[in-house]
Amino acid sequence: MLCTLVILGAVLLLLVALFVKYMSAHHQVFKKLGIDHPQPRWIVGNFDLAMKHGMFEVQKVFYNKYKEKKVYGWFDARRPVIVVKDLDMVKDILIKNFNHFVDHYSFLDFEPPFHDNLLSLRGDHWKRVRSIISPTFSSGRIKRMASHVEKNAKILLENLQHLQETGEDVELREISSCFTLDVIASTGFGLDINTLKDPKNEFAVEANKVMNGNRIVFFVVWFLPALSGILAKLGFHMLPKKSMEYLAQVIDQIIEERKHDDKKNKVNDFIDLVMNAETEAGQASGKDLTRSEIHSQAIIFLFAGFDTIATALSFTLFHLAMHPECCEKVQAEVDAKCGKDIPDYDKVQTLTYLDMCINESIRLTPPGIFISRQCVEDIQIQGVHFPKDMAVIIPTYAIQTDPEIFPEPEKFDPERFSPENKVNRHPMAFLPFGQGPRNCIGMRLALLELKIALATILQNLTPVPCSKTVYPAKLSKIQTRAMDGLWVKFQNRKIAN
Ligand code: HEM
Repeated sequence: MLCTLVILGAVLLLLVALFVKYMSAHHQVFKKLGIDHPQPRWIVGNFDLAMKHGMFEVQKVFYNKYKEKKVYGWFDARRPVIVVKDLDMVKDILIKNFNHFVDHYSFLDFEPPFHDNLLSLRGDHWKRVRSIISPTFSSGRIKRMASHVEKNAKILLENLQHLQETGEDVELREISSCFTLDVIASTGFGLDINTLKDPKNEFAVEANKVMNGNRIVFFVVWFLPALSGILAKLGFHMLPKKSMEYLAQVIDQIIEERKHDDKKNKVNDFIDLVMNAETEAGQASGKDLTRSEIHSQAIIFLFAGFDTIATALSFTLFHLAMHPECCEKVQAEVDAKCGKDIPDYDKVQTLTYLDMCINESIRLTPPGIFISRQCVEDIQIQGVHFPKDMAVIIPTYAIQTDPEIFPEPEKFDPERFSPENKVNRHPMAFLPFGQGPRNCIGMRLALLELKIALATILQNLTPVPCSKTVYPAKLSKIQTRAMDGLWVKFQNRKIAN
């Protein structure tokens, strides 16, 4: 018995030692590369620091600690990452030497129907899908999608007008999320839903389940990606299987209905636009999308376009509520350019001050707080060696709040984005949508959504602080959210004037 216990104990010790060795296997890599870095812990790498400071603050802490350095090292659990601070080097990575950094850094391999999503595709597969999808996001196509956005902005306004009439305080994040989901359902899945009035509609429920995912499985897989296959076989998925299947089914159903519908190609949503890219001949030649690729892109638009736009919309409205002088300026511009007409695609292109306010908001709280790349081939840039497979991170938030680039960085000052101020800055100093061939494909659609929603609201209502307002907003440690919410109330402009 004692002997068995001793053997079991020894095996256990050996397993623990092997695990610790595995988790610390790369700890010497930055020493070899001559790159400074915070000391990693045995198993968690630098995760403890991220937890201690929060995901926003931790970027600033080490960006400032290594102030004089072009790069510093970081351990994302066991994975070493080079954090690039120098803006010329950022340009080299995102644009000049893009072919060496073509992939996003990703530790996750998703299962179908999300397997082929643009954000995580690699190398030639990414190039092929991106080149097929890109025309879908051209100005002309986006213009055709604008009617969906206008319709949902009107619904958002009606809901806010109702809340104004009843005198209720409004949490901007929640209401922005509903609007964003309605736009995605409409532009991405061909569905008309009104999540504010009917939060329990099937699409909203399943989409929310997908977006929340299974956080425990996500955390385990982030920590040890090697476990993802085993967990999936045991029935533990990062993204709930049934909800994913529901989304794929919705897409299939719409595609099949439209194939037999005379009105096909007139809805001007994403499915309409990619349906033409699904011919058998096209697939054989590699020029068209497979059905699995269509599923994955529709679902990535849900992921990529939901949280990001909800963040940008809610924070911009919040800042305008806290800065009445800026809000009045936007309203004067909207009145001058749109009058009482619906702020449509063409009109919102002329709203330059609104554009400056949106930029200033996503500078302060970028919906994507960093940009990632993976080095696909060894390269030396400005004296720093980037080995093949090395993950690279560009700390957007820290760069955009660096006082040497943006003086008094915590101040909301849209004038930073006036044409004359913009030209004096480094082109890589403001990266909310990334840069280069792998930048955000949805940028034009995102800005259109934001401008139409904001102009429609501000044409009729004025956001002002309320008793629940906490300003400045304190950011959550783990997500792009305000810890106490973004509370305001709305005043009717017609009455106020
Ligand atoms: C305010 C809103 C948004 C922000 C701030 C944002 C930001 C970003 C950023 C920072 C990236 C990475 C860029 C890079 O690596 O250089 C990205 C990629 C991406 N975004 Fe957005 N995004 C927004 C809205 C959207 C929308 C509405 C869609 C789609 C409908 C979208 C689809 C994508 C996709 C598919 C990628 C991956 C592109 C690729 O890997 O080729 N995004 N976005």
